[in-house]
Amino acid sequence: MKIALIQMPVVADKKANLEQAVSRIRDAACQHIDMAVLPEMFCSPYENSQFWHFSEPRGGQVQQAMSALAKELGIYIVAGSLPEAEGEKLYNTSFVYDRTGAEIACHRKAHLFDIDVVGGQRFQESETLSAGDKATVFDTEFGKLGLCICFDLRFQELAMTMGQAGAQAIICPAAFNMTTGPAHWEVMFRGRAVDNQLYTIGVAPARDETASYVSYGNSIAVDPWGTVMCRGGGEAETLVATLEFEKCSQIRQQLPILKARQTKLYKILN
Ligand SMILES: O=C(O)CCC(=O)C(=O)O
Repeated sequence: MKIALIQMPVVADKKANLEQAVSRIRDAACQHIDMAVLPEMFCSPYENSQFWHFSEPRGGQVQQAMSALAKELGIYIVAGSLPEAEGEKLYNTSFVYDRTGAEIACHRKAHLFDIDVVGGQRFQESETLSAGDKATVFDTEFGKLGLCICFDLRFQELAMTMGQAGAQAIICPAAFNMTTGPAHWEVMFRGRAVDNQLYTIGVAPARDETASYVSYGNSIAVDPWGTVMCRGGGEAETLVATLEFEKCSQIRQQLPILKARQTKLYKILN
């Protein structure tokens, strides 16, 4: 499966962001990709004060545009994430479209990003967003893929749940920052890949030093052996990686850690 990681700039203009996403996906499609992945909050500044303003309900304009583009180009699109409004609640939601434009998956970020690092990044998503309540795995002709959003990937329990449900890759629209990005981004994508013996794909907005929340960028694809296949910098760019899913079963056979688990030892103490 050939996958494009669209590390795009995100500005405070929904229409401009949508045009940017469409044009970059069109360009990537010239490389005969099967799937394009956009960043977390690709249509909205990553700011609590902006999420309602940039939100849309189920079936909104951005979702319609992504569905139409998937159908036109005959590819899968993981439409990063956007603020999804439902009644009085807002969710950080990722929608997935298949080659016919049908919505085949939708993941609401389940772990809200509430952190306060002394001398570094503070963000409290729970001031505006509500949490999703399920793990998400969807089918493609290549096999099953897992889907989560940014902070969700810090939770090995969720990654393991997706792996156990058959995911051979975890697709993760994300937006780390200049505090946690340099410290944890690569190690996390590599860790989840090695622990679960699957591919991990992280796609982030390009870095904008003038934004109130500065994205680390560094979109990344890691194989099930933990090798970094490609990794961006801070600039806008599109990376393309080819995933060979038989590698997951080969590695699982040769290094059978998933089978060797001693589940009776792993009681979680709340
Ligand atoms: O986990 C992190 O350090 C960053 C998470 C994040 O930026 C997010 O969930 O949006």
